[in-house]
Amino acid sequence: MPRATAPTDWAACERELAAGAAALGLELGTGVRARLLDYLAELANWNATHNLTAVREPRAMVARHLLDSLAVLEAVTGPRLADVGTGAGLPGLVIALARPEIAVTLIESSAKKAAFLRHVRRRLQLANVEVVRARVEAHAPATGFDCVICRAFAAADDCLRLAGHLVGPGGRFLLMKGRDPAAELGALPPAFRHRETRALTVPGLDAARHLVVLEPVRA
Ligand SMILES: C[S@@+](CC[C@H](N)C(=O)[O-])C[C@H]1O[C@@H](n2cnc3c(N)ncnc32)[C@H](O)[C@@H]1O
Repeated sequence: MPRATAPTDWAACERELAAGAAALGLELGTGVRARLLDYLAELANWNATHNLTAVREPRAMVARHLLDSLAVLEAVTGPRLADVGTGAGLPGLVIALARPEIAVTLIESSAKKAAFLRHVRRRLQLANVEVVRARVEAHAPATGFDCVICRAFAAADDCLRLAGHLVGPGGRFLLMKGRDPAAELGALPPAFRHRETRALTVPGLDAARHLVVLEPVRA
């Protein structure tokens, strides 16, 4: 039996999302915020039976999922983004909702999670989202991406080993991390170099967050 959860205070979610987005310096219209909360509602519904994310309450998802994903927006360069090991769509679906001008490819190996992503794409009519159910190392698109991102996917060297081939000319690889991952960066493959690590503050989240920017080394 799915665990019963308390009724969601959606007005409080909306207030926290609006205040958090403002604290991040983002202008998100009421329509975009409503769609982000629609996504959370779908995630919470599916989570009751399909166990897509450990965070179960929509109120907690506002900071842990929405604001955490929105905190990296400034570093996302378009027009084409790939989110590797996206799970329930994090951060890629959130970015696609906030920035409809960016074409977002969500790459996920789990059939259950890919089914959820396709459901959300249909339900929210997300014309800028493509769902690819594949192991990323076996996915070879004809064109590289301007930006490849992953959150909670793998250690830095494994991310690059599995997904580095997705970065197109002039593109970048973004790693969303908790604590400063300096130790991980010593073992990067030679085809990439570390450009910078930004410390991020996520409103409503009392935890360290870092964004690592990596670039291909030109031959
Ligand atoms: C820990 S979850 C993180 C999900 C999401 N990025 C987040 O932050 O909530 C890692 C995800 O990567 C997917 N995954 C693992 N190996 C993969 C691979 N080789 N190719 C594509 N997806 C993979 C898993 O199915 C899982 O959904």
